[in-house]
Amino acid sequence: MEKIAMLGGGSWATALTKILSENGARVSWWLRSKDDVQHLRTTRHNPRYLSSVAFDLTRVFPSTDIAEVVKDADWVVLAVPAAFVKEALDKLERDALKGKRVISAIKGMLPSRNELVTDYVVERFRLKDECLGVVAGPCHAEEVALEKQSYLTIGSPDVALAEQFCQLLRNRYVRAHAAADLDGIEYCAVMKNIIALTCGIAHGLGYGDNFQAVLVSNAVQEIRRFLHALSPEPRDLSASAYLGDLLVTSYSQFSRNRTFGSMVGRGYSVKSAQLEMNMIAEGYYAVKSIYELNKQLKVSMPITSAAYHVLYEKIAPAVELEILKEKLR
Ligand SMILES: NC(=O)C1=CN([C@@H]2O[C@H](COP(=O)(O)OP(=O)(O)OC[C@H]3O[C@@H](n4cnc5c(N)ncnc54)[C@H](OP(=O)(O)O)[C@@H]3O)[C@@H](O)[C@H]2O)C=CC1
Ligand SMILES: O=C(CO)COP(=O)(O)O
Repeated sequence: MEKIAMLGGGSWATALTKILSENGARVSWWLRSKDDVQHLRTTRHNPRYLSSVAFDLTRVFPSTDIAEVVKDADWVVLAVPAAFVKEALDKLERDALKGKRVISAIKGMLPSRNELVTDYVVERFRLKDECLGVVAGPCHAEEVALEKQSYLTIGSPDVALAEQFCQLLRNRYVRAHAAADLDGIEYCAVMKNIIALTCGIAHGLGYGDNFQAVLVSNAVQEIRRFLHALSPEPRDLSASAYLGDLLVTSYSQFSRNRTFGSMVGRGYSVKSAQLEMNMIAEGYYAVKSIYELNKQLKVSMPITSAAYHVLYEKIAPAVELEILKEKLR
C-alpha cells in the first residue's frame, strides 16, 4: 500500500484524496482547521469542500499535524493554494522531505517570490528536480466528486516517477499520462488562470462568446511567447495539459478564476469578490507574478497586462477591455 501525505483542505485536496484512497492508497491528510479534521473523523465528510464525498477512514487519516502527516509518506502531494503554501511548508524541518517524491497539484506561484512552487520546494528542502512532479490537465474537483470522465497529466523530469504517480491515479473515470515538461506545464497552469480571470471580466462586462473565442485564441499565442522566452523547449501547446486546461478554466461553470473575474467585471471590488467566493482564484496572485517576471523578459502580453491594470492599478474594467480589444486579432 503506497503511503501518501496530502497537504491542503480545499476542493482539490479533497478530490485527489478521494481518487487516491479509493484506489487503495493510505492517505495521511493535513488540513489546517481542527474543526474540519474533527468533522472528517466523525462524519467521514469534509464539511466545506465537496461535502458529498464520503471517505473510508481505514485508509484516510485527517490531521492538523503536518510533520506527523509527512513523516512516513512515500509521496507528498501539495494542494494548498500557492499564496499559503510557503507558510504551510515552512512548518516542516528542512530534511522532512528527504527521500520522498513530491507532487505539486498547485496551479500558482509563490507571490512573495514570483517563484514556481516546485522551484521553492527544491531549494527549501534541498531536493533534486527528479524527485518532483506536477499534476496538470483540465480537471475540476467538482467533476471528480461526480465521477465524470477526466484526464490528468503528470509532469516530471523523471518520466518514470510521473508514470508511477499516474498508476496511483488511474481508475474508471480518471485517465492519466506522464510528460517530461515540468516547467512548461507548471507555468502554463499558472497562466491559464490569468486568462480565465480575464474571460470572466469580459463576461461580467457583457462581452459574448464571439469575443471570448478571440480572447482565448490570442491567449494561446501569449502563453506560447512567454514560455518560449522562459524555456524554449519544443512542446505541443495543443495537448490537454496546456490547451485543455486553458479551455476548461475559461469556459466552465466551476471555474473559480472565471467566476472571480466575472464579479470584478460586474463591479465588485477585488476584496468583496474574494470574500464572497469562499474559494481561491489563483489568477489574482498569478497576474502580479507573471507581470513582474515579464519586466525582464519584455514579451508582448496584452491580456496579462490588462488583467494587472484592472486588479492592481484599479483601472476600470470597461476602460481596460476597450484598450485590449484593439490589440486582439
Ligand atoms: N479546485 C479545482 O478544481 C482545482 C484546483 N487546483 C489547484 O489546487 C490548489 C488548491 O485550490 P483548491 O483546492 O481549489 O482551493 P479551494 O478554493 O477549494 O479552497 C481554498 C483553500 O485555501 C485555504 N485557505 C484559504 N485562505 C487561507 C489562508 N489565509 N491560509 C491558508 N490557507 C488558506 C482554505 O483553507 P480553509 O478551508 O481552512 O479556509 C482551503 O483549503 C490551487 O492551486 C488550485 O489552482 C488544481 C486543479 C483543480
Ligand atoms: O485548474 C483548474 C481546473 O483544471 C481549476 O481552476 P479554476 O477553478 O479557476 O478553473
